[in-house]
Amino acid sequence: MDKTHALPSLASIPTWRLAAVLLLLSPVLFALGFYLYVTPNSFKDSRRKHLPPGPRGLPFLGNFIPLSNAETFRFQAQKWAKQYGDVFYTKMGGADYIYLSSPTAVKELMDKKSSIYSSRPPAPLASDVASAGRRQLFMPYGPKYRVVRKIAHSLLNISISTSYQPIQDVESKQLMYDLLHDPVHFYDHNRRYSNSVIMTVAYGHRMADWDNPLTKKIYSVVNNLQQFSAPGAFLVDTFPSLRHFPQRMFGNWRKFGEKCFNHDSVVYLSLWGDLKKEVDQGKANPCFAKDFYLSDPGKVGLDELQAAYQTGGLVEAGSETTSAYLNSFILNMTQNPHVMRKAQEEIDRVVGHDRLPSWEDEPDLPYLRAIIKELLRMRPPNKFGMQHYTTEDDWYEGMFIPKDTVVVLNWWHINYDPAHWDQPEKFMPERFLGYDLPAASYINIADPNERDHFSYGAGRRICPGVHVAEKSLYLNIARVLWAFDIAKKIGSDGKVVEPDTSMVPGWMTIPVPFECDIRVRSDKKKELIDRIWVEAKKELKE
Ligand code: HEM
Repeated sequence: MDKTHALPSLASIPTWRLAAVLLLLSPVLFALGFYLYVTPNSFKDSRRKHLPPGPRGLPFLGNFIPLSNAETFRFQAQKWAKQYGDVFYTKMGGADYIYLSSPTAVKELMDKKSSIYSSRPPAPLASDVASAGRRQLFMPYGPKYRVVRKIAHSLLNISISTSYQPIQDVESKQLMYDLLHDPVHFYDHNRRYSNSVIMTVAYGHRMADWDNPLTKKIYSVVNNLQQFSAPGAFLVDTFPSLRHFPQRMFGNWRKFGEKCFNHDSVVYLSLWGDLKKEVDQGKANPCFAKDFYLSDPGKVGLDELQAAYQTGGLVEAGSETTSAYLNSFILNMTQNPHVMRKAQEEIDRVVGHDRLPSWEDEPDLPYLRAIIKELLRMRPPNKFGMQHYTTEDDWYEGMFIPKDTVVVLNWWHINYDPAHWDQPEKFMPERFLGYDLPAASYINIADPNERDHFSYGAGRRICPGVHVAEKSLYLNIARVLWAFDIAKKIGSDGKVVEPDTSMVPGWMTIPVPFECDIRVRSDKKKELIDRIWVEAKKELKE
């Protein structure tokens, strides 16, 4: 058959019909052109043929779908690490994502080459609009970041952190009292404790009451953060180039970000403004914000908004993280009574029954220390792994790691690697017996395979609050175990009520509120907790 007669020649198609087809195809052609223009590929850069191995994604979306599901991502990250190895590559939209899934890879890249692995990915919503570029957590690496990092370090380094111990001690005494008299609301008592410690350190004001409107405001800021920072929650942070298109095509992200910023900045600016007034009137308590204000943040190039976010940002970074672990601890005790008994035996032997556990007891409580490490191993603080961002091209074991890659610390694999941890799904503090150093010391350990866990991050972005956090976890967990028995609740029908083990939707691994039974272990301990709190209150002059 003569094929020339089978297909009409282009010239024979009427122009109006061609125009109609082109019009119909134009959005697709435009999207394709745009994608090829913004997306790096191996035609443009042949080194990309040496990217690490990884799963094939969908056109345009890459691996967006599995990577943005907060509730299943961790299983996917574990599966891919097993399939593709220590360093694997995925694509989220047009962006390169490389996952570091072994302690060695993290050490070699995030720690040893921290000068090029310490930025954060662009985030038009989370960083630019909702935080006006002022949140340290999202700030790209550069001169401004180095200034704010130095300030956070000066407030939270090990020797200054030790000076906060009296604050943690008194807040912990209130926590014991609250748990004794109102055990049902343990979840919020833990949140009050965590918030009050950081509020006292940062602004010089304790939060004696969970219903304090200021505490609520700060937690509403944290709630906003939880919503806009989850990968995939808003497409624009996955495909930053979408910021140039009308926002209504992408969930009105800008409007949402502005709403968060208008809310959060008012909270932080009013806290900062009140503090400044107190200092000017000679009424401010000793605290970080007072010293910071007197040092004149403008001298190091920080504006009012940055100063307000610097102080407020510490409160948000330190509040819900700490309380999430205190509540995870309670949850784990309901499920592992044998662990609770073993820890109580240790505490009773070392501390006795006539006084609360103190700071000095810590070196003699290895099983308790192991419980804290196991809590952090099992629940790293977010559901996706920690994102850093490269500022230069690099090579690792023959694999190309381009500049502008999101490099993820895959703690869901490292902390759960069955080659390293026996039965990783089980809560087994015993695995950490012999790990005698605090978490902060393991961060810098020479052999990365000897590190306890990776839940405080890595490299230059490592959590600056690690000393404060570890002290809070130690003191409260020791005291709760000394004072109380924790068990599953028995319902009015006599049946056991299984606690809800799921996590709050969003970015972080916060347990949802759950029910349990918390009872004081003896009348003697009850009297002691009451007496100690009365004495502490006298000192606080409340
Ligand atoms: C158990 C509680 C805590 C955990 C598990 C935790 C964990 C983390 C992690 C994983 C990071 C990111 C590290 C990285 O990018 O590699 C981080 C950053 C940060 N944390 Fe913590 N944190 C906790 C408590 C605190 C506390 C109590 C404070 C302050 C008082 C704090 C302040 C910060 C700040 C300011 C950052 C931002 C660091 C930066 O990007 O430069 N954290 N934290």
